[in-house]
Amino acid sequence: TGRTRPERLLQYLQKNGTRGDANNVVDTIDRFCGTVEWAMNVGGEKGKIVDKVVLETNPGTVLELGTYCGYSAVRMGRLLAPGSRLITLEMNPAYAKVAKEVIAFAGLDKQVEVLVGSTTELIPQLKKKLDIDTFDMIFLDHWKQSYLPDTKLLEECGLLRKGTVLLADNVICPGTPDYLQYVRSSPKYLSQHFPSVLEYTNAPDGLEKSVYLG
Ligand SMILES: O=C(NC/C=C/[C@H]1OC[C@H](O)[C@@H]1O)c1cc([N+](=O)[O-])cc(O)c1O
Ligand SMILES: [Mg+2]
Repeated sequence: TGRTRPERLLQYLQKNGTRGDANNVVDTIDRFCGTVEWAMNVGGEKGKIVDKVVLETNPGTVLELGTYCGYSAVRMGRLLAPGSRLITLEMNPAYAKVAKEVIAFAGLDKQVEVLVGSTTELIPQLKKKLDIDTFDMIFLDHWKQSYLPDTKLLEECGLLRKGTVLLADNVICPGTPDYLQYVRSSPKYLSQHFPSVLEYTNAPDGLEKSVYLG
């Protein structure tokens, strides 16, 4: 009966999920998207690669661009060490509202903070707003044509440090050709591709991990 897909996803979670159990929230959303209704979460297969990168990086500060329903914020937030923070930016207020409820349902509202607004407007405000100097990890999953300009904006705002890990979703499908070309050719990055599949399908997709060299 939810009017929008995010609302239907949240209702399914509230009905079928286990409050306070972040692993169960991830699995319940994946079951909804695999059996009821497709949604643009990073999903289970690519999600396992995200898990591996988060565990290897062990980031104290994470910035996510494009929250949607909060699936990847929960997926990453559940793996962070106590005291770590994940900030996620979402320009669509209706999505942000659902995401905040999904994150609270998972019991991660202390570690994860959702900011509503455009990345262009919010990124230059983060240092002031959050008392954060630089991010240890960035997860890019918003408008595909925004990956490159927002990466340059992050550089310009001094939010990256030597070793910051940028992990980008959908570099194959829908595709982010200009971003890929940049991180793979720029001397400022060391890039690695992780082939996978588009969430809940067997269409080719992949993640790109790019380490900022300063
Ligand atoms: O457009 C995609 N993501 C863009 C998300 C945009 C979000 O950020 C801004 C907007 O408010 C929305 O919440 C996307 C699209 C597909 N797809 O298969 O079409 C698959 C994915 O994993 C995706 O992240
Ligand atoms: Mg995506």
